Amino acid sequence: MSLIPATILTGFLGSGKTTLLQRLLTEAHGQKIAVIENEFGAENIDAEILVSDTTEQIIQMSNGCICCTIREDLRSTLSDLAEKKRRGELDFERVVIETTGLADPGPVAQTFFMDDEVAESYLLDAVITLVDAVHAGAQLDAHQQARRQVGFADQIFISKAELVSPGALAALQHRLKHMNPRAPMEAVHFGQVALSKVLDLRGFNLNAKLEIDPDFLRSTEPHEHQPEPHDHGHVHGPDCAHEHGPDCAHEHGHGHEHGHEHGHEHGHEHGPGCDHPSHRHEAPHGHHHHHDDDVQSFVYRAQRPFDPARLEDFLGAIVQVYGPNMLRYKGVLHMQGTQRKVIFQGVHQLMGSDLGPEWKPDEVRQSKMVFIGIDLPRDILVQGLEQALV
Ligand SMILES: Nc1nc2c(ncn2[C@@H]2O[C@H](COP(=O)(O)OP(=O)(O)OP(=O)(O)O)[C@@H](O)[C@H]2O)c(=O)[nH]1
Repeated sequence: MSLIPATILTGFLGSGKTTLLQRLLTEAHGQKIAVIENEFGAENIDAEILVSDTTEQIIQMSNGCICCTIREDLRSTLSDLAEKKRRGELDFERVVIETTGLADPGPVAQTFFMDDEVAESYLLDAVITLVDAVHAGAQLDAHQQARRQVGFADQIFISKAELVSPGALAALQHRLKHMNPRAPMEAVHFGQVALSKVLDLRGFNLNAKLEIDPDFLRSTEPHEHQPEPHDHGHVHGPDCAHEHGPDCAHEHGHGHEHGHEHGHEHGHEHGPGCDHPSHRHEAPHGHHHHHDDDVQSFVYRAQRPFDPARLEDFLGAIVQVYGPNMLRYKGVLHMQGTQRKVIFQGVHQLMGSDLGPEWKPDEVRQSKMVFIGIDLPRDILVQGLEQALV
């Protein structure tokens, strides 16, 4: 059986991954694509948005530590899929993996080479990175993951280019070219791009990967970390193949909800599929803080509908004050005055909403919102949202 091509879709929070994917799925007539979603936060809002208007196979992965658990989730998801395809239980021709905006694509890509079962069934076609023209400058300055996403790209698409001046766009392109000279770059408007530029790129060149990440194919041996200046102080599980390089910026604890406000220990909930006993900090206060240690998320839920005007007033005001810290927020809202779901999302001060599908008769109408940001004023947000309910 021939290898199943797989595409990794990455890009920082809000860079337009879902938009591109949605576009791709509606355009890929006659192609059967299995989509693997790995969403930040406990609520799979993206999956909800995608499922609503496509019949593609969507697989949701539970959240987990980006550096360890994800790969195990991904490994088992990929081998399950391949097995079902072999047995004729599932029919698909290719796989697209949408990573969370905070993920380092390295470990995701590694899975295709480090696991024999996966390597025998799949061919990693390309890593595609979305870059948000409006926010990329600040994101690249502040977040090593954003830089690594650019570094790993086989193809870069720049979204929201129409919102910046030609000069600013040229400066961004110049910067990206320096970071990753080999990836072709193109501005795409709301994900509008020819299928041939996204699929079957055969762009994943392992040698190039090794250049930007010398640890890319390091040991699969069980190992413990020796304390180093940059070390997190945790022990990896026996099947964790990830070795932290000297400039490692792997954030433990971003792929899941924090159990508390400050990250001196993980306090996170492992997904049901997580079998990593290894997420222990041996020296809870000893680990190094990286730039985005302060990135947190929380989920807000309500059953009472929102009053549209009050919600708009509140959100409009809050993004004026806290917008710079609000990396990403999105949700599916139960709004007074419509039988349809309202899909709401934003990045910093840019915010928008769309009407989604109708609520099904047997569906519990409730609003779910995820906020991801830096030192978010959770109490103020919750209080304001409560007051915007009918
Ligand atoms: N103006 C403009 N907005 C865009 C463009 N592409 C995407 N967007 C908007 O940007 C927002 C974020 O897009 P998504 O596709 O949800 O981004 P994402 O990368 O999937 O976000 P996360 O999954 O949260 O990381 C949405 O409101 C999109 O409509 C574009 O080319 N121009």
